[in-house]
Amino acid sequence: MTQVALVTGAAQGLGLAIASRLFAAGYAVALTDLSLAAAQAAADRLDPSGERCLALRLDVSSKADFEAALQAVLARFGALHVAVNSAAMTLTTPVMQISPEEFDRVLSLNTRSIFVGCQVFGAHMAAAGYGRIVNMASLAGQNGGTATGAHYAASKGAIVTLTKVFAKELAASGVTVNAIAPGPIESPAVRAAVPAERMEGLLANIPVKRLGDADFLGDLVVQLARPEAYFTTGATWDVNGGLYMR
Ligand SMILES: NC(=O)c1ccc[n+]([C@@H]2O[C@H](COP(=O)([O-])OP(=O)(O)OC[C@H]3O[C@@H](n4cnc5c(N)ncnc54)[C@H](O)[C@@H]3O)[C@@H](O)[C@H]2O)c1
Ligand SMILES: CC(C)C1=CC=C(C(=O)O)[C@@H](O)[C@H]1O
Repeated sequence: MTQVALVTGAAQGLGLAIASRLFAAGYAVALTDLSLAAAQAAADRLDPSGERCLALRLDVSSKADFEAALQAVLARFGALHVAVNSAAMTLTTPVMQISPEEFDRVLSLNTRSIFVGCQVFGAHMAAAGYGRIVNMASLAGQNGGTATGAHYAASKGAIVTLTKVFAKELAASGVTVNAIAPGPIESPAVRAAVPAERMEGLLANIPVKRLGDADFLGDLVVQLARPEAYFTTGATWDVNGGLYMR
């Protein structure tokens, strides 16, 4: 049976790279994003035949959208084995200038969405007796962030904790839950956040002196999604060029 994966925030950036590597590994993939048109364009590029890709609108701030997306995937592909919670917003407001409203907005989008995604997909996978969930955290959640805002860093730190909680809850049901904590990855978001004149300074600060590779993150997801990966759960996988060594 074809393995089936769903990725949130899959229209661009790391979510798209992850969806692409899952597709290359043979998965049927639901590419979901806030904009159906953007998700559809990405799905069309990946799989012009439309046989193994499905584009869906999934606003991760809506539990109803998660539930509807799950049902759409089951209707189309008959199963859901892998869910990747990648969508997030990255804000860089200095900590003393963040309003309570902006703080709530970032926590709600970045963290509550992971909580809801793990609940909705986790419940289905637990009932099916098998599943793999991967949550996108960040180096910022481990070291407090530098270029990114305090709300972003806090939202990503909470994802590491939520990943452990859901991993414990779902372990006996055959469902693993892991997180990936990237440092700066070659991506549109980093290029937008770091002007060319500041890139040299960023690279000088990274021990390996390079940005990370989004396709590698996709390949890491493919590995964590394998049935043989049953013994890693509740873990946070660091991919940060040595920026955070524990
Ligand atoms: N790029 C990096 O270097 C880096 C580093 C560490 C962690 N991350 C994490 O990786 C993930 C992807 O980052 P990226 O750099 O590709 O970001 P990005 O901004 O390029 O892509 C984010 C995607 O999420 C979508 N999205 C935004 N709000 C949404 C919503 N409410 N519902 C559904 N989709 C929504 C966007 O439309 C977009 O397609 C994020 O969780 C980010 O925090 C990225
Ligand atoms: C601002 C840029 C260098 C950057 C750093 C760290 C990230 C993270 O999530 O840890 C990125 O999202 C990214 O934009």
